[in-house]
Amino acid sequence: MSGDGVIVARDLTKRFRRRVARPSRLLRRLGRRRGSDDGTAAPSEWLVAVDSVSLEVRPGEVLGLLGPNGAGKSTLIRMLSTLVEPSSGRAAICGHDVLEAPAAARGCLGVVMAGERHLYWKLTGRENLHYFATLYRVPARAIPGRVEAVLDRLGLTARADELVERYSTGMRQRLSLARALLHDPPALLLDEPTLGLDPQAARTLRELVLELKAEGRAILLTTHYMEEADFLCDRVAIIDHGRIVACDTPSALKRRLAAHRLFRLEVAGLGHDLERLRARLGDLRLASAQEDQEASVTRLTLAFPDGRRDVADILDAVFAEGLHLLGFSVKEPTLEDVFIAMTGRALRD
Ligand SMILES: Nc1ncnc2c1ncn2[C@@H]1O[C@H](COP(=O)(O)OP(=O)(O)OP(=O)(O)O)[C@@H](O)[C@H]1O
Repeated sequence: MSGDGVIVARDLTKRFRRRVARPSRLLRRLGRRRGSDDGTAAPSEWLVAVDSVSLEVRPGEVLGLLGPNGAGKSTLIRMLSTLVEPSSGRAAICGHDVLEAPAAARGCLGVVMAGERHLYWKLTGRENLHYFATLYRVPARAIPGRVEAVLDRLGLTARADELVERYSTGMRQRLSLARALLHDPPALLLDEPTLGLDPQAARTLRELVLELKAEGRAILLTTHYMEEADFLCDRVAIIDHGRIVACDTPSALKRRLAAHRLFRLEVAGLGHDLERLRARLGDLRLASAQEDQEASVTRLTLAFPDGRRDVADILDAVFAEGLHLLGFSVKEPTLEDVFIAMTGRALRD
């Protein structure tokens, strides 16, 4: 496969055969009588979990897969990490085809899967890492040094001799990442890396992902946290029903929705003549007006239909009406807005 991607997928597709509920005995008997079913075959249908996905992650790049539950993110990660065989299409890690050279592909790859952390809870953190380093064929002489280096990097040295069952969720997640880094891979696949972590642990992990990116690793991560995608990712691929519906930088995705910018104004006093203000604003849409009796202020929300009008247009209209401006803010569209516009539904539906 061509291109300078460390992680590459071309038209990658995965179909699962899914059992459907068996019809009742009565329906089966009716079917037999009509000759349409011999009553023995277990009914099934195909579910396309990943549908012709093509992507490329370059060195030093973080690509985020953003999508709701069941969108196909984990299946895609599993195919790239050689755990699930694709139904069609190709994928390669550092040029090694996942079907033709799975061991070489795995050798270039560190993987952290969601939920299942693949750690031994009855072993200590250090013992886990020694075990996995052997499994990943790190040369025996290099193992102690590599284990100490990743423990140190992930801030686990002080607790390295405690059983993993006593670790917090955040520590287990860090140990999973330490394990993924043992063989110093140029590519990382991180499935929901901050799922279930408290805000502090999530922040530490995100900073670490940025460090790994700065070292030139190619990182593909899945998330359904918009803020995480925005903060971490150079590009975001929005995935829905197994298909990538948009892939671009977070800011370019948001620029597509410039018309979703909202302007919030706070003006002194109550009972303004909103119809006059509306007329003066012209094609600026007065989306809402709320009066706060207690504070004696009116809060106005405005939207630009074309997304291009200047902030000065609003201020001119406000001052021309003789309104006393107390506050002003702009709400840019979020990735959530982009997701809704692309898929017609909210991410957390
Ligand atoms: N082994 C399997 N057999 C049958 N169907 C499967 C299998 N694995 C996944 N699926 C189905 O494929 C679809 C995509 O699932 P997948 O786990 O990849 O989605 P996801 O985006 O990772 O969602 P989540 O965030 O909930 O993990 C779902 O409808 C799921 O039920």
